[in-house]
Amino acid sequence: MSANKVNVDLQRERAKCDFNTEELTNFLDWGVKYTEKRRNLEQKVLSVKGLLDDTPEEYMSHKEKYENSIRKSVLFYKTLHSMEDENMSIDEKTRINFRNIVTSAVFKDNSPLMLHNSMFIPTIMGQGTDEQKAYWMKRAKNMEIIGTYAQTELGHGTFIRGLETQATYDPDTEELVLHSPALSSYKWWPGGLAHTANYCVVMARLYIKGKSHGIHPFMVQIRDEETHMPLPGIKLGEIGAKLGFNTVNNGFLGFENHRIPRDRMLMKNAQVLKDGTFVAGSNSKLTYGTMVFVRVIIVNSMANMLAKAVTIAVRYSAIRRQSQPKPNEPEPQILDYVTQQHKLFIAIASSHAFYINAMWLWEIYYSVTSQLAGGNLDNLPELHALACCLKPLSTIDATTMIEKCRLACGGHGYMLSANLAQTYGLATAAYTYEGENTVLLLQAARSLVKAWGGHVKGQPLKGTMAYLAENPTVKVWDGSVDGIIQSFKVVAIRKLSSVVKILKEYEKSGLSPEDAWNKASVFLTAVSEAHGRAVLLSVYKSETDKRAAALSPPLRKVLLQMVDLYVTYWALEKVGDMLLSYVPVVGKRASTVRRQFALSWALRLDSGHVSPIAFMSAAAERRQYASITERDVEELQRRYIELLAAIRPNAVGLVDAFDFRDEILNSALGAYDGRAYERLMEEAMKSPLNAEPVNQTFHKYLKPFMRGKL
Ligand SMILES: CCC/C=C/C(=O)SCCNC(=O)CCNC(=O)[C@H](O)C(C)(C)COP(=O)([O-])OP(=O)([O-])OC[C@H]1O[C@@H](n2cnc3c(N)ncnc32)[C@H](O)[C@@H]1OP(=O)([O-])[O-]
Ligand SMILES: Cc1cc2nc3c(=O)[nH]c(=O)nc-3n(C[C@H](O)[C@H](O)[C@H](O)COP(=O)(O)OP(=O)(O)OC[C@H]3O[C@@H](n4cnc5c(N)ncnc54)[C@H](O)[C@@H]3O)c2cc1C
Repeated sequence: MSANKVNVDLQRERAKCDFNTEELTNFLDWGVKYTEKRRNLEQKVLSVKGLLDDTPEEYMSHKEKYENSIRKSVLFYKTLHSMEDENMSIDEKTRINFRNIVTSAVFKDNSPLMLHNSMFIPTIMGQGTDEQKAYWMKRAKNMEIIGTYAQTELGHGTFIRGLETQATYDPDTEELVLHSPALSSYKWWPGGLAHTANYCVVMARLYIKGKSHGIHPFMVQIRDEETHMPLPGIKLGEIGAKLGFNTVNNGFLGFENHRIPRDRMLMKNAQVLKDGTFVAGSNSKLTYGTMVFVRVIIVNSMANMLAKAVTIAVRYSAIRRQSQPKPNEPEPQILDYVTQQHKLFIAIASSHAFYINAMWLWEIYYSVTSQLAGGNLDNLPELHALACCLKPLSTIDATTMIEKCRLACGGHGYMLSANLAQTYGLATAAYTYEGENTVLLLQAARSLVKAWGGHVKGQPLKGTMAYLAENPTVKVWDGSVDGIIQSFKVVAIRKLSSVVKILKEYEKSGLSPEDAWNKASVFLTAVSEAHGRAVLLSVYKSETDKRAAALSPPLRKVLLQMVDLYVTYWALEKVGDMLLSYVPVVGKRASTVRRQFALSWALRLDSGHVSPIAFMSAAAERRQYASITERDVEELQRRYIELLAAIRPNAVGLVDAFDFRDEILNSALGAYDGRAYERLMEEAMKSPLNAEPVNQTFHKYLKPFMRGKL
């Protein structure tokens, strides 16, 4: 890109940046080697003719969008396959793919083949015997067959044990009979299921001799390999238009006594022998393995989506000028408004935090799956609990912040050509899929409450839950990054011990454990959030510290500023929790004080109005009991504003370092050269309505209407 074509404001921003953006790119990619591999892959894919749309997807009909995305998917996957290195380990491949979002250049939405790679293949790998893997992987990897993962039904998504699709073993023919007994048992949602896949892994309830043996995965051919017609006994279709994912070809599937051979059950964990004997696996939850894998990957995917959105919003904010706060001076760049910095810089920091947490979580995942392969299941519950915390928190934050990025671009952010609305559509889907967020937070709470129960009985706490055994007594608030992270841990301990108490009280009052759980569930999700926040913050800080030592001083400084910003932002967001966490909870009097104190703060912060009595009494007691004061909060606020100011000169450099090519951003507002207005106009001219000066509806309707003849 020649420098003179770049918007002058962006040129100035880039000149101001005081660290090496390439060094940050390498840091985010986990090494120069991975930056090179990623760029190489992008270059190869983007040089394929016909992969990028001339007509924007939004002007196509539903059917055209699908057909176009299939055409592109074929070109896309052919290119990817030509680059595959068979000798690479899964770990290596995943690392390379962590920051590879070249698909965004090809599909503003997503590919109908995405489930083939993201869930079909991982399920064969995780649930198949060696023999099954050898057979199916060869076909799946070469894409001789195209598959998807069919679990959710019309009636049940969350409650897997409630799935109704039946797989009944017939020992006479050594076949399994798949059947959908009711409309609610129809599979509903799987990507690519409607018209794309010819095979799928179906999660169904196994019956042998009238007895249910739980939910298991079955490899089912759904379409003829030659004609692509649905096989007899198989009803297939598309579920219709959605908020996003409109090119993903999500489908429905029903069975009418459809027979498959016995060996189509994926039998790594549990087996059905020829005579109908059922052999259970070591843990029935191993069947849920693909979901754990995808939840882990989602954290990284949220980092990418957020990085994409904030790159668009920061570049646009650097070229957009609006208002005139000082007479006779030029209109400022909107990026100079501190409120704008407040909207955007946290998105950069959050993206860093998610990349770092995602890689950390991936390493745990990789290590636990190796242990599982050796029959050691000890660390599976911890991995499950972690994924159930970090998947929801990363999707909640990314969704909120992507929407903020869109709003930060004013009216132009609302244009589809900005590509922020579609990015939001993709991110918010992850709030629901792969385990609805509330449901996952409650799963994590289940693990936390269980761990607490063990701890109270003297059992040691392991891994990321080990800190729960620490004594949460008041420490003096020092406002340091480590001090704040520590207080987040104290918050989690307090919330956990409190909810356990509440659960006991509810049960004592006569509620069943299930009803007590439901009644306490708002607090339970708050416990998981508190634990998840403590993990996100401390991993972000400790991993950055660890890796920053090898970096140049300017980059190290910027990265630590981002950590500081992230920690300070969350301390302010959760200031009520911070106050609560620093008041001792011993004795009746103290808990009264704690309530008054929290109340007085809540009143001050939420409405600006303070009940004088509550506040005075709390203030008097505060000296005695609390370590965080009004002044500490003001300090935090000032520090936060100073951090925004310190980060401001590097803002464009920080988003440039995400290293997204223009094709990948796919946005009129976010391109490297900052020619947003020209691009908005170019994109507007692609509207089919602009192809003719007068639309036929004028003569047909408007004119007669205006002349009173209609
Ligand atoms: C690209 C987009 C594609 C999208 C695709 C999709 O969405 S695909 C569709 C995606 N769909 C979804 O994601 C559906 C979301 N729903 C679910 O995942 C499950 O139904 C559930 C986890 C909510 C409950 O399951 P349940 O009622 O069977 O279980 P329970 O609550 O009775 O707990 C029993 C014990 O099991 C433990 N345990 C549970 N899971 C795991 C695990 N994975 N690993 C290890 N352990 C696990 C749990 O901790 C507990 O342990 P404890 O305390 O006894 O020691
Ligand atoms: C874009 C997209 C793609 C998808 N792709 C696939 C796919 O490829 N394959 C596939 O099999 N599935 C897929 N799904 C389905 C997805 O996994 C489910 O929608 C998801 O697991 C949520 O389940 P549900 O729809 O049954 O929600 P529900 O469980 O009905 O949730 C509705 C509400 O009830 C609440 N709720 C439910 N249970 C509880 C509880 N125990 N405690 C408290 N609150 C509760 C939830 O919090 C939520 O607020 C996809 C979904 C989407 C949106």
